[in-house]
Amino acid sequence: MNDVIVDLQQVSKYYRNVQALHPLTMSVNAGEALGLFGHNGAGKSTLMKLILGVLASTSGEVKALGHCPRSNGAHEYRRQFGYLPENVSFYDQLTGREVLYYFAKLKGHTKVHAESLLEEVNLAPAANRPVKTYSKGMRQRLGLAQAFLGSPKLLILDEPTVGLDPVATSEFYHMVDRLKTEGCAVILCSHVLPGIEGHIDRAMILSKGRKLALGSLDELRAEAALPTEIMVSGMAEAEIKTLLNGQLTASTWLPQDAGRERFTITSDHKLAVMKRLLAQDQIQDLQLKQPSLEDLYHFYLSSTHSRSADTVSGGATHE
Ligand SMILES: Nc1ncnc2c1ncn2[C@@H]1O[C@H](COP(=O)(O)OP(=O)(O)OP(=O)(O)O)[C@@H](O)[C@H]1O
Repeated sequence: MNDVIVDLQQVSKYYRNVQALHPLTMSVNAGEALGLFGHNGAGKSTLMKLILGVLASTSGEVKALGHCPRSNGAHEYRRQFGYLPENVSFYDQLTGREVLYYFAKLKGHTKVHAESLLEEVNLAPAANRPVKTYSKGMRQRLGLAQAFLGSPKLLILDEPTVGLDPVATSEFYHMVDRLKTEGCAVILCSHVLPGIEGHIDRAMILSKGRKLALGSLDELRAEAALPTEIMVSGMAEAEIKTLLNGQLTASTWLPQDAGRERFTITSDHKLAVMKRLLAQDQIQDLQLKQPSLEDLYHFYLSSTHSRSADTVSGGATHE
């Protein structure tokens, strides 16, 4: 599936004299999840609101599901959007069930569908309680249920896992993965990076309204050329150094961990080093730790990188 669901061409946004978004070009395809990351004030919410049609761009063209989200009649296909705002709030006096029925009616969906979502987010037992009695995590789950209404074609989630316990978090990702397989395009904005890696296809990092990076994690790893950590059991440091003589350029030795030797290598040496080590009979265990999303985030947002990117019009992106 390669249908473009979100398409932005040179989109910028000013709030009076504040440039929240510098000209940005990006797209999200059906069945794809894009992780959207950046420090506070980077422009993430602005971008999401532009795609939803809540805000008008200052320049450039925004298309969602093939239409400008602010055009006449946009409300018809906006029914196919699911959105979870950062600070979800509801009519506190209503019960969870009443809230979800209300949103279901607004979007033209049945009560039966709303009931199944209450089950899916594990709110059915509390569905008759007023929302004001809900915990933070329960409110968040209700917010997710309203975002998931009607199997959306575009799902935009701002900090979806805030307040969720580990089980609810993994159930949430399960639902996102399922919607993706049904062709839904997902934009997932989060400050919580661990756990998200396995559920996004690409990541975009924004800083001060500029796109610093956009690509799959493998692409960003290759571009950032961050070192890979190798952990070896069964060989001593000196033996490894002798064996890998010439392949340990720019390697760093790290303190032993539970009897394992640890060192880093550059990604271009990764395969050769692994092959060499695996051919040794005395090797008992060999593990490889690739740069995580967090490592990449820190790399791209490191002052040197973001300062240099600030000088590049539209951000140093490699689409
Ligand atoms: N209504 C507004 N009026 C003026 N400036 C605004 C407005 N909304 C946002 N901004 C500014 O635009 C920039 C981007 O803000 P935005 O809310 O998009 O960032 P964000 O990445 O979502 O931040 P956070 O992670 O804190 O939610 C910031 O400098 C912010 O101060």
